[in-house]
Amino acid sequence: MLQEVKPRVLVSLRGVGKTFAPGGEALAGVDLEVRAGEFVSLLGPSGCGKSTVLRLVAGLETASAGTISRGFDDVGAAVGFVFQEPTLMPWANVFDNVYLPLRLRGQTRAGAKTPVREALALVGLSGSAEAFPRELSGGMRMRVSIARALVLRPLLLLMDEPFAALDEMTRSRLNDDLLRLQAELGATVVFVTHSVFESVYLSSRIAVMGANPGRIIAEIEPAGGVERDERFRLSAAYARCCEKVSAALRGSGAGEASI
Ligand SMILES: Nc1ncnc2c1ncn2[C@@H]1O[C@H](COP(=O)(O)OP(=O)(O)OP(=O)(O)O)[C@@H](O)[C@H]1O
Repeated sequence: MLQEVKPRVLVSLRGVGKTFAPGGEALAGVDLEVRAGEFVSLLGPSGCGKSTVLRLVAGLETASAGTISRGFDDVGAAVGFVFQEPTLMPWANVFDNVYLPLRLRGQTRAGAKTPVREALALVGLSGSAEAFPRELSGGMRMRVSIARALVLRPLLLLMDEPFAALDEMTRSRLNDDLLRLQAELGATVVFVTHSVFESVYLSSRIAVMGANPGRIIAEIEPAGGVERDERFRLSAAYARCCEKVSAALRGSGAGEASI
């Protein structure tokens, strides 16, 4: 009998807990596995520990309980991190902002030209290398931040509410761009969001989290194999998925305001 060959596991969390202060458990018993090529969203009410999970995966925090194993050795090279704020250096132009991770790894500016240009092309900013952050729109600044995360061609892209501060239209456009990028690069993404709609649109799997203590209460795979486009946003399948995820989220103790 033919056995299904599953993509390799990039990150695995087993029974992970995190305590910041005595008596205050931010996370407890978190089990999560991320395989190559997946787009996994972490969705849940404010304070349930989504960012903490991401920071643990990135090695920016250490777990207080349980184990985290990674399918790679050099976390700095294998993981790209995109924060809610673009966190660009205001005194440096777009090229130099995207060059930063290469500079930190000892790459010369001349040697970095090709990877920086390729990263800018991926996010549609080829013509803006000389611009300064203050000259860019919010959406363009976020694209620069994504290019900076992609310049080392990470195996795993971690994104912490990257589009939350953007207007609805820019957000949808960046959602589509992100899916295109993921397909082009074969990237694996773990994405934190408060938005049911965004998580259903983007994800191959949604880990719905509950609070007090932070934990994963449901994993939902929205409409697999369906093309993500405007038709999907208007489809009954999308509406059904959003309803299912919202119901799971209500079970997490999140009020409607958080959905
Ligand atoms: N460095 C820290 N020191 C102390 N407590 C922390 C620290 N980081 C996070 N926490 C606490 O851990 C809990 C989870 O925080 P976290 O930021 O991971 O939640 P979140 O789900 O990402 O929240 P939000 O959606 O509001 O960004 C919160 O109670 C928070 O106050």
